[in-house]
Amino acid sequence: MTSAAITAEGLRKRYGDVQAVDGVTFEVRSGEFYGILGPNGAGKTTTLEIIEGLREPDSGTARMLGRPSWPRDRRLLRRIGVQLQASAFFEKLTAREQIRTFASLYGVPAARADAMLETVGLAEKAGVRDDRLSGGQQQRLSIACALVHDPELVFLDEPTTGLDPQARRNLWDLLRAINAEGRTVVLTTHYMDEAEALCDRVAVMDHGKILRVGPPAELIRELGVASLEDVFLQLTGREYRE
Ligand SMILES: Nc1ncnc2c1ncn2[C@@H]1O[C@H](COP(=O)(O)OP(=O)(O)OP(=O)(O)O)[C@@H](O)[C@H]1O
Repeated sequence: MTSAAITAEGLRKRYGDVQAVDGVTFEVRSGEFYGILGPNGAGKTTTLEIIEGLREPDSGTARMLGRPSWPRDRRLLRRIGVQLQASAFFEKLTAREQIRTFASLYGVPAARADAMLETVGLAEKAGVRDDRLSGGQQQRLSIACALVHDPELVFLDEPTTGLDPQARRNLWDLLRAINAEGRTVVLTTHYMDEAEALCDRVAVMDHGKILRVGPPAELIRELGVASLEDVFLQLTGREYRE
């Protein structure tokens, strides 16, 4: 039996009048590549923040790697990687300084940080300041920073938004490699082709609820449509576009 990397049961979170998360239950298996899809405001980020232990739910429980997400558990932090947006970088550091700073927070040797830069194809840019890297290079740096302490479970929030097609493909290869090493990957994305190409299973969310979960090919077959884009349209009644 495969163990669960994440379990979420009956999660609810309200901000004022907005019921952002409205009874979310799902499980991510260990080693799985799992996608959370939904239009803007569907509740994806709030759900992930609850699971990551960054936000307390109003009700329900979340567990990562067999331990409760809340209250925040320092032992879990070492075992998970959360990709931060490039805007969360320390200011005016080179790529190498940036990742070495993250590494030192975890007591990881600088050599391992440099090796991570190599893994994401940024060795040549090690001496370049982060604000002078291209969008794709910044995304790869943020993923490298999330992986530097060798986490078992990795959260990526729209990792390829704003990248050109070639940079997206390169990043897909990197994400596949991360998963092939045995890491569990949880991804939110605005691109249906990306979810179809990468995810073992996807959960489609809207209005704070999960509407459907399954492997992309199975959802496409079940609903009798041509693509995941059509699945999304049929379930949410909306185009998956900003
Ligand atoms: N800190 C907050 N305070 C008040 N309302 C919030 C807060 N965070 C999110 N919301 C609201 O909760 C709802 C769900 O937001 P959330 O960011 O979880 O959705 P999302 O699916 O991640 O959207 P996106 O794709 O745009 O990132 C939205 O209506 C949003 O405006």
